[in-house]
Amino acid sequence: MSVIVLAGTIGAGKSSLSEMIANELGSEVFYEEVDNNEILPLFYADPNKYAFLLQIYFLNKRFASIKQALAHDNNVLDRSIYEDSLLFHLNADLGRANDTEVKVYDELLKNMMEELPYAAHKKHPDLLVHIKVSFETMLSRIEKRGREFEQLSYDPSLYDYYKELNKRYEAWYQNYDESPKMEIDGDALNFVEDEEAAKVVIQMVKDKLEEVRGEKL
Ligand SMILES: Nc1ncnc2c1ncn2[C@@H]1O[C@H](COP(=O)(O)OP(=O)(O)O)[C@@H](O)[C@H]1O
Ligand SMILES: Nc1nc2c(ncn2[C@H]2C[C@H](O)[C@@H](COP(=O)(O)O)O2)c(=O)[nH]1
Repeated sequence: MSVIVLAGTIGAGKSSLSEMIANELGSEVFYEEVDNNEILPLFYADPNKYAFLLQIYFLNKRFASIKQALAHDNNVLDRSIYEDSLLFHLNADLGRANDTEVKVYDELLKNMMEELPYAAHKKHPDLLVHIKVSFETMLSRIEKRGREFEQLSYDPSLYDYYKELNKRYEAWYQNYDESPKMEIDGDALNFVEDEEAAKVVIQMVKDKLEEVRGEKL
């Protein structure tokens, strides 16, 4: 079974583009657990206390989503498991997880990666689509979406957190080599509000999928 994963910083447009791709391919999106996530607001209120727990929560949910997504062709995951480590290590570097928590998490992730359902027949998704946005765009999209606990007005120190996260995504994408990948310019292509831009982006994704699969969709 084949699966497409979206990647990108907070507010990059992953959920929006996931939905568009799934609509086009007649498949289903497996969203990140956000609205029913009881740990996420706790994390934003007290990151030092909840960074590790949140990470375990996301890892568990993401693993379940991957298994479900693999039930049918062309399903879409709205964040990859490969980004979990990036987010956790940023938090650890900010002193929100201790060395033991980092060690336990890294070992658990490694173990779980070995058990990923992808591994049964191939070890990676068909395609990873990274949406790259500038820091300014990231901030404006987070504001536009309006989740209270993600706003700078809720916690001004989020400014530095978001800035560093956006910066680390650059290197993360360059080094990512688990599957075929492609990048969408989320600053230039307003695929949410501009129908023409949406068509362009969908075509880019379809072309890349055809290239990596060696067959017409
Ligand atoms: N390319 C885009 N152009 C304009 N608005 C966008 C674009 N991508 C996302 N948005 C808007 O930004 C906000 C965050 O998008 P979302 O898809 O939830 O991002 P993510 O899932 O990456 O966190 C939403 O309000 C969405 O409508
Ligand atoms: N500390 C972590 N936070 C995470 C992780 N995965 C998601 N998140 C947060 C970031 C956003 O506030 C929210 C949803 O993310 P979107 O990018 O979809 O808006 O959840 C993680 O692994 N660690």
